[in-house]
Amino acid sequence: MKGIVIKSTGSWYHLLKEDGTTYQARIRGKFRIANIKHTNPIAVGDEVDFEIDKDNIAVITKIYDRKNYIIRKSVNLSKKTHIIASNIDVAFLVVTLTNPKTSFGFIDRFLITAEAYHIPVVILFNKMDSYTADEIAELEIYKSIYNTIGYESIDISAETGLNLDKVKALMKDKVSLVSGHSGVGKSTLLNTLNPDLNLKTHEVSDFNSKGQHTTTFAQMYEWPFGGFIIDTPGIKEFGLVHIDKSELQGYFPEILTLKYNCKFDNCIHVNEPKCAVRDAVENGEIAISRYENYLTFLEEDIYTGK
Ligand SMILES: Nc1nc2c(ncn2[C@@H]2O[C@H](COP(=O)(O)OP(=O)(O)OP(=O)(O)O)[C@@H](O)[C@H]2O)c(=O)[nH]1
Ligand SMILES: [Zn+2]
Repeated sequence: MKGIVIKSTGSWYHLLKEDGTTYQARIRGKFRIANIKHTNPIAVGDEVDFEIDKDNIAVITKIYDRKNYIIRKSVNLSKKTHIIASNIDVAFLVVTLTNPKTSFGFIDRFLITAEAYHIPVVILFNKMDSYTADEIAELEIYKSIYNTIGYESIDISAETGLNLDKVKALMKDKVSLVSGHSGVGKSTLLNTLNPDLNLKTHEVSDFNSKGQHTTTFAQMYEWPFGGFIIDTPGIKEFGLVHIDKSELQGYFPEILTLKYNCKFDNCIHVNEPKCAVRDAVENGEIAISRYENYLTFLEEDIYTGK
C-alpha cells in the first residue's frame, strides 16, 4: 500500500493512505543504516510503501525518491542533519512591515535557501489592514524589488480575509509550507483558511517573555479544499544549507541572467573589471539591497540562516 507521511515522532510515523485512512507505522532497521547522513530516515512529506505485518502493525517497506527536502543540523550529532520535511511544492513567506518588521536580509536568506532547495516561493505581505500610508509606500519598494526578479507576491490580511481566495487557489492540491518571523501571522493565516486547525496564536508582545515555540515536530495537515500544509517548528529551522561561494550567484535570479555578460567566466562580481552585475547595480537594474546581501552571504563560509 502507498501512503504519505503526515507526522513523525521519531519512532512512529503517521501515514495517510489515498483513500483517507490513517495508520501508525514503524520502520525496519535497514532504513536506519541506509541513510546514515540524516538522523531521521523518514520525514513528513515522504511517499512510502507499507504493509501490515503479522502482529497487525503497519511497517514502512519502501521510501520513494524525494523531489526536494529541507534540513536542519541535528541537535545532538553535529555532523548529521535532520530532514524537516520533503516533497514541498511551494513555500509561502509571510512578510510584515511592522509588528514585526521583516528585513531584506531575512527575505533574501529565505529566498536563497528556497532556491537551493528548488522550492518556489510566493511572498505574502500580511497585515495589510493595519498599515499607514507611509508603510504602504514602503511596501511598494519591497514589491518592486521582488516582483522585478520574478517572485510573485500577494497583499493579504489573515485577519480580514483580504485576498485569501488567491492564496487558497495557489495552495489547492499542493504541498505547501508557510514561513516567516514569529508574529507575522502564520497561525492566524492557517486558521482562517481552515478554522478546524485551531492552531495557537499569540499577541506579538507575548513572544519575548515566552521566547519559544510549542511545535517541536513538523506536521502535515490536509486542506478541506485539497492539498496539504506543513507546519514547521519555526523559520530558523528552515535556513540551513551549505552553499559554495561559486554556487551562491546561481540562487540570485537577477545575477544569474547577467553573469554571462561579465568579462571573466569565473567572475563572482566583487571587484573584477568589466563586471555586468556591478554595472547593473550602478545603473539601478539590480537592487542595492540584493547586491549587498549577496556580498554578505559570500563572506559567510557556511550559511546558517540566523
Ligand atoms: N492587524 C492584523 N493582525 C494580524 C494579522 N494576522 C495576524 N495578526 C496578529 O498578529 C499576532 C501574531 O499572529 P500569529 O498568527 O500568532 O503569528 P505566527 O506567525 O503564527 O507566530 P509564531 O507562531 O510565533 O511563529 C496575533 O496577535 C494576530 O492576531 C492581520 O492580518 N492583521
Ligand atoms: Zn561579474
